[in-house]
Amino acid sequence: MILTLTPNPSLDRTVSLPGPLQRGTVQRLTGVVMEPGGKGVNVARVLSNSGRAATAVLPAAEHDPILAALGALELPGLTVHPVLVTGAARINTAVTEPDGTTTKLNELGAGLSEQEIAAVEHALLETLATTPLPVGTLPHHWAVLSGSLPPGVPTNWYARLVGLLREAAPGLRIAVDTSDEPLAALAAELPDSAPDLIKPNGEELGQLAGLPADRAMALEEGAVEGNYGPVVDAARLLVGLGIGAVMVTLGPAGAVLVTADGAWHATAPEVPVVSTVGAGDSSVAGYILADVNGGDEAERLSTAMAYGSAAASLPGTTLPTPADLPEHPSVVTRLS
Ligand SMILES: O=P(O)(O)OC[C@@]1(O)O[C@H](CO)[C@@H](O)[C@@H]1O
Repeated sequence: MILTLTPNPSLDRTVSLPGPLQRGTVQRLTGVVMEPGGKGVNVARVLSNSGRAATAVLPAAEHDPILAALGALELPGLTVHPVLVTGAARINTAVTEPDGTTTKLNELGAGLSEQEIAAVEHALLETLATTPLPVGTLPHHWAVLSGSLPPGVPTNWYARLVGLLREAAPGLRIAVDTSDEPLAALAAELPDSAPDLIKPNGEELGQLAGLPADRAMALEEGAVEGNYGPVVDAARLLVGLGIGAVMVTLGPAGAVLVTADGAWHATAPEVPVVSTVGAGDSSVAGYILADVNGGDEAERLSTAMAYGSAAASLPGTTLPTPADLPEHPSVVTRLS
């Protein structure tokens, strides 16, 4: 079973420009696409695109347009488990330029009340309770907690959920993909809050590892020049605090995966970049797909890169199917 939670889902409106964005002018759009999104929703969509059953838990209002949009996708493997709340999903806007530059303008989202937060927690645990999880056997079961937290939700909610999920389902693998305060709050409660997978970028990794801002920024710059040592050291600190796998996305420099068993680098497959929206979510889905198929670290990393690059080559929040994967996969090298 693969379960995703998206506390702050969105309808993603992607508008395409004929040329570079010119601030302060009127520009005519060449295209507008609207798709159901939010990070956990995207992960579940990629998994079901690839033939894996996935359940997406998300708060949604009565007659919420996101539910109709998800239904219209007609994905056979996707089960949507909405938790009834007052506020409808936000609308997030992405502006894409012909060179692939993507600017995201994300709303804060409708707030959740204490009762609504409790209802989402209940839905998550109930979904788990209705699926028995064999421990230590393939395929692995995953819960993916993804995206920002809407107003009203305590910043340490993901940390709390990791604890609740571990208690409810020993053996379940947990991925947390978030940023800013919720990510810092997760780090503050390690090792109790330790997930099996996180996917920071270079700067986030530096912040998590407690590096000063200039050294955190320098991690990604160093990686572009082929210097992965500082990235591996910072990720190792987090693995030492109980996180199973740290997959660091480094843009054009590819990605580094660090686990207790070693460190690997994967190059970024060469694809024409159209819209990077959903690329990170697709890489999380790729990692999980390889994991449930019994893949080792190198396969998990290269599958993550393949799905992430495929997403970047597609418009808006269009998410990849196996047919969209790049012809030439990443080159994976063991670093240590
Ligand atoms: O505001 P958040 O929750 O951090 O991110 C939301 C979002 O930008 O993430 C997805 C792409 O990763 C989009 O579908 C969605 O609009």
